[in-house]
Amino acid sequence: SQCPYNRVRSSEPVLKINKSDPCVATHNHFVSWFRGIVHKDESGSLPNIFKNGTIPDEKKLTFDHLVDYIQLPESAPEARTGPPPRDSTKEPRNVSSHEEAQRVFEHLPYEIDPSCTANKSWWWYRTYDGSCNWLKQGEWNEGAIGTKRERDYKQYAYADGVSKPREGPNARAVSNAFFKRKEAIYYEHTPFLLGLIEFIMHDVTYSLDSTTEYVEVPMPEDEETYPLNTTFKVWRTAPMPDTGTSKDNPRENVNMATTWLDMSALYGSTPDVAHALRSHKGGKLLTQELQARGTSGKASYLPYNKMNVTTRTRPGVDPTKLFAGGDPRTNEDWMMLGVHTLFLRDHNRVCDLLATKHPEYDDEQLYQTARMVMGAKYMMIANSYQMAYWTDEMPWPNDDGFPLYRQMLDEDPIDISPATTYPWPLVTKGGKPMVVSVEMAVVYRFHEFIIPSFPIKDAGNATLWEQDLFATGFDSAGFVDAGLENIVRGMLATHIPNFKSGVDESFRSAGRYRGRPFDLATWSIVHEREQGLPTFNQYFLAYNEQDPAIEVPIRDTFEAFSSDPETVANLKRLYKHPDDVDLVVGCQLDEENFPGTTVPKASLIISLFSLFGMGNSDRFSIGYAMMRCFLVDKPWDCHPSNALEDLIWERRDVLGFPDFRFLSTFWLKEMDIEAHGANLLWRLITENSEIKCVQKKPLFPMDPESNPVLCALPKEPFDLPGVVVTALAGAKHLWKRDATKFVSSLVPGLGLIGYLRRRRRTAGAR
Ligand code: HEM
Repeated sequence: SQCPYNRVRSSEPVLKINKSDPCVATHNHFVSWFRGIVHKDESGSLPNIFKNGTIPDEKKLTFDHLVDYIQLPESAPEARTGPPPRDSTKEPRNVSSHEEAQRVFEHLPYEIDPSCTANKSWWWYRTYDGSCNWLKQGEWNEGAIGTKRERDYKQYAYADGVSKPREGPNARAVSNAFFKRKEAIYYEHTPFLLGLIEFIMHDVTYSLDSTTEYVEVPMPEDEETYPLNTTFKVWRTAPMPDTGTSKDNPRENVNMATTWLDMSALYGSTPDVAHALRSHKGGKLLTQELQARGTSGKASYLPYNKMNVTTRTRPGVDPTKLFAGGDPRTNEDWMMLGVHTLFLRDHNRVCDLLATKHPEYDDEQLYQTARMVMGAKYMMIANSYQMAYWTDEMPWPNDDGFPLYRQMLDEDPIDISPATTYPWPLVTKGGKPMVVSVEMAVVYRFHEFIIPSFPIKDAGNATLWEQDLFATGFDSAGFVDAGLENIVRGMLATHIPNFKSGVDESFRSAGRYRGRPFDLATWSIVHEREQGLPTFNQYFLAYNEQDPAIEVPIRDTFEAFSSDPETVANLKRLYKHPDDVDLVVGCQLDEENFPGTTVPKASLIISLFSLFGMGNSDRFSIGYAMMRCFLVDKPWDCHPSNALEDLIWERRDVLGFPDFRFLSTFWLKEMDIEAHGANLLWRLITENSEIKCVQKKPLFPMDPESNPVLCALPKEPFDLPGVVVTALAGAKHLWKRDATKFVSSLVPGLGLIGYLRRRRRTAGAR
């Protein structure tokens, strides 16, 4: 089968492979899409790259075929002021990091900050703390850890205009009225989405609790679960130092994660945490190798927190006995831990691939480049997450993740395509990149997805036990005992509630969570008010003033919030005026979906729409990397500006064009570019666990017709000639770089050859 990734259909999610039923052969969607873009480009800039100004309309074209259609100019472009070509026969002259940066960023419409160019690793790779992603002079700290969260429309609704929480009805009474789990629950996705989106949120936003200020919420009279003398103690969010001093300097909130989609939940948002999580060997992250129940061998799990990175815990659980991850909430539940562990394994797998392809890379290069490959894959995964909400009514081409933007913008929305260069003005706000806002960090709490329990399933798909989800909090030993595979199988075999289902009582009336009475919904309402967020009508008035294509009607009456008479009665009982209704409450009650999606309009605008903007504000986005040497440079004069571009724009030997580079088939396949990332989740699971049969779209429950189970076929037999070719390439490089190192590298190399010969002999004797 030509179906990507050597897989076949199975009727059952078990390891029974029916070889006679291969999945449907696919073609390279990226090449088809790109052909269309070239065809449509009236500026001539893309057509001029190809012979006859076009890419032939042949179904089976691959990335490698594209290179054959390139129309080379008559001679190589004149040498630029920057670094000379690497393969140049002349001795490379010493070029400073600053000079090189000036050259590769000369297309940026602003001056770049010298503090980012002093050291090449600060602009060539992602920094740990998220700084220097945005390079503009004086603004290099945008999106970094420890910076203030933006406000979508500069609204500060504090009671005193400075820092006092906005007034509102008792937050638990509001939770009881509007956030209780509904009788009719809407199901759509698998809990894999729950773990994934929770991981994504932890990646981009982390509100630190204040240690001195809190809001007390007494139980309302209609309380049915907690004793009436119970009080919730909600710690306010830590403010940005030196803010909240006057109306001109209102209280701001600090984000203690990098805002970028950079997997900081895996790698850490500070150099200290990041270094503590690294093995410093082969670019890999630290792991512990364990054999979980029902598996055939040892596999990687997150290390226990012996290195003492900041980790949230619950009373009685020693944080050094929990897993160490990039984010303090790493141990919050097993859903997220399942996804986190798969990413951990994938990072280390990518390091192995990189080491084979680039034997010249040292630990630092392997780690930083793998981090960027992972970031690229993860962005495409985040894309497929948002695409999991499109319906058949989505009016725009919907395989590239851009329909939301096309929906929102009036002018020629069809022209909005992933063929853009960095920075893309459409996703900047006030001339700056889009980052997590206070509104997003509160409204994007999709806690309705939480389920009370899920099955732990063995390799034969039998349920070992039903696992209470609440009980999985801060229990790493239990995670290991249950085993990643058995947990992930359970996550793929069941479903979660969708919007409008209410928050499960196990987390809304949680008894004691981390030692205290707790209600996830009350916490959101209090945070909205203590952070001085606008109410629902205030927010959407400001939003509608931007003249968006999709408006959100202002609710002039309580009836306008809901068609349910009981809900309206509750609104009237709790609020004095429709303008007072809290933002999260209005979003929760929204009955109209964003056109072409299954997400309520108000929530989507503040959540998914913003997430898209953030992803595309990121200098290291895969989209910009893919377009670098089509739109900024040309393939015959291609100068990457970061390690990701350097990897995917591979050097090719073209006489007279020493800077000729073209897209690397190997890395584009690794990133699943040919299918716009649609297979990455399936691969994340099958390539990093013993689970080999997974539904094609793991965010949706299995369906024999629309979402069949696909099984990975066993690996190809050992490719000895391939290994020898790669080893020779590596040896040639080492010899060129350092002859002494080359000789010392031969010693383990000879050992390897001896081992292989022994292996062949033993295999022959069997
Ligand atoms: C079992 C699953 C989950 C658990 C146990 C959980 C638990 C929590 C807790 C305890 C908080 C802190 C509340 C506070 O201090 O105000 C929180 C915050 C948050 N949660 Fe969840 N959550 C889960 C799933 C999700 C999902 C699926 C999303 C999806 C979008 C999400 C998004 C958020 C966001 C955005 C915040 C605020 C983060 C911040 O600003 O620091 N959570 N969650």
